[in-house]
Amino acid sequence: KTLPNSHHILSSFQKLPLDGHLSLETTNNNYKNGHASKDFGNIYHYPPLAVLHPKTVSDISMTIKQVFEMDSPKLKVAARGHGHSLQGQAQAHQGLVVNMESLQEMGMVVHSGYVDVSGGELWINVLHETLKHGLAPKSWTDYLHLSVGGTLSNAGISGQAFRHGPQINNILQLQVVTGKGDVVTCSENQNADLFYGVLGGLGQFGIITKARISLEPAPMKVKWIRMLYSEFSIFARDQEHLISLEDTFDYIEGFVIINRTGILNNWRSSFNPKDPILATQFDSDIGKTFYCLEVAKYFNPDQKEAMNESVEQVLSELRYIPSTLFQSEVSYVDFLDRVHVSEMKLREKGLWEVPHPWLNLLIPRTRIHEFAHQVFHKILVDTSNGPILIYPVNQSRWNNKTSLVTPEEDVFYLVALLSSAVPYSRGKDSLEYIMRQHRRIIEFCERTKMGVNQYLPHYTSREEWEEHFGISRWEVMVRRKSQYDPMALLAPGHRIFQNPMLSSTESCD
Ligand SMILES: Cc1cc2nc3c(=O)[nH]c(=O)nc-3n(C[C@H](O)[C@H](O)[C@H](O)COP(=O)(O)OP(=O)(O)OC[C@H]3O[C@@H](n4cnc5c(N)ncnc54)[C@H](O)[C@@H]3O)c2cc1C
Ligand SMILES: Cc1ccn(-c2ncnc3[nH]cnc23)c1
Repeated sequence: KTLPNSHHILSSFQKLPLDGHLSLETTNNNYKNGHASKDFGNIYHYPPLAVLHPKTVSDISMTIKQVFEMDSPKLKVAARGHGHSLQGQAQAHQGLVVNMESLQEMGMVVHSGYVDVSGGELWINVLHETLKHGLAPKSWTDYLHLSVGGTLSNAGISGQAFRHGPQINNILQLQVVTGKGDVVTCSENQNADLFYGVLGGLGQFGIITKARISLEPAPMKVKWIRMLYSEFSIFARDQEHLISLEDTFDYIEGFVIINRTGILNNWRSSFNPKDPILATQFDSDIGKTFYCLEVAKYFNPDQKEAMNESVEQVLSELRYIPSTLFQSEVSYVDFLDRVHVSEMKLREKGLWEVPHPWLNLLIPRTRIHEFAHQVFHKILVDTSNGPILIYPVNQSRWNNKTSLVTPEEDVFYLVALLSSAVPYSRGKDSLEYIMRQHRRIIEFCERTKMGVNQYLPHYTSREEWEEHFGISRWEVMVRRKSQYDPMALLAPGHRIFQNPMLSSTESCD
């Protein structure tokens, strides 16, 4: 059911001298528009009234100015990058979705130390374009088919973050269209308050139309190593030791394997085992929990010998189960695009376009052992519905001026429960069962006052959002919202600010 007088609302847009175009969301959604009421989470589906396909930044600015000056009802506006949100964060129910992938006016311009890209550009395209110049961004996400604006609205965290911080720490400048339709260039030295607000700002203060991303020389090859631990305390000690070293690996992550039958068979197929005989000793350990340390070392062919020596040296200090050390050498692109391989396999089995109830938590170092014991040994019974990542990062590499909320401690862990639900199933793979387990984990963290923050946060009430940000950060969020998006038009899918902060008559500056 569309809004009353929706055609009247839309006709005012059709008069705008747009370079791009506006497509009306009709009741019989065609694929393109239906796209805008779906996301990767496949849990929330809010159809918009219309989708803007901007060709230029001025298309976005003109359209937001038109909405800003409208009498009620105010249309909400959601920028949509690649739509890989989990709980409807890029949707706008009966509002306007801005399809950022249409914004191609500027292309990509690679300089010696940075690249300028559109906010709607995908990281996989940034990688291929910068590699032509022997360069690449320093900080990634595990999966590259995500948009620059989408990951910068969250943080962009992966195994390079212990050294370089998240993606939001590697941005030199942004161009943003605010909730008033103003086009603003910002950086740490120019409109810094907007710059830091937008980074990790969940799309609340403006639409990122351009980003200047810091680059480093790109390696050609990656030595990709995995090893198993059966004791969490030894696993965590080694991970924290590695992130404390200056010269160590270039990527440090980890994941939990609970009660996976035939763990070594999968294990063996993906890596050529160093010692196949001993590797079989674990088949009898079905029902145990293993912790996999996953590291990678970048190198170029002429550095291979020195790289191997340095890797052997660092590995000799670690206390993994010797026979489970597996390593392989791949190209830099194949390493960075590794999750795309899982995507292709899951798509073949019809298991990609399924509900994804994900839970991502940032946990203080001093509480991680208590968390691991309760969650990996009591609440969760297996990891059959998706990977569980766990790895520590150094707070010192994270700029605390951004909108991202992190635990107070100098080292904190990302734990990512990346579950896929099997549609129409009733058992352990069902959406209900998985969400119940995630609620039990959240309740455990709250009950024990663990100081945990959600990453890619999802809340449904203002009180929960105030709790998430904490008093001082919440005051900054409210001030920024009233300054940059006073009619609360932007990114309604997060449900942080449900109604206008100021009446339309009050001054916004
Ligand atoms: C398979 C998979 C793997 C992932 N791996 C990681 C990972 O390793 N590390 C990590 O940190 N995250 C990871 N994520 C989460 C990912 O960072 C977020 O889901 C991100 O929002 C996806 O980007 P997107 O372009 O699809 O965003 P969308 O879903 O399109 O948008 C996300 C939010 O940002 C807003 N937004 C989008 N574009 C803009 C813009 N240009 N300006 C302002 N606001 C905008 C939207 O309104 C929405 O609120 C993963 C997600 C998936 C599906
Ligand atoms: C839905 C899915 C399938 C594989 N994955 C992932 N695998 C490994 N690391 C990841 N990081 C984020 N998603 C990941 C996510």
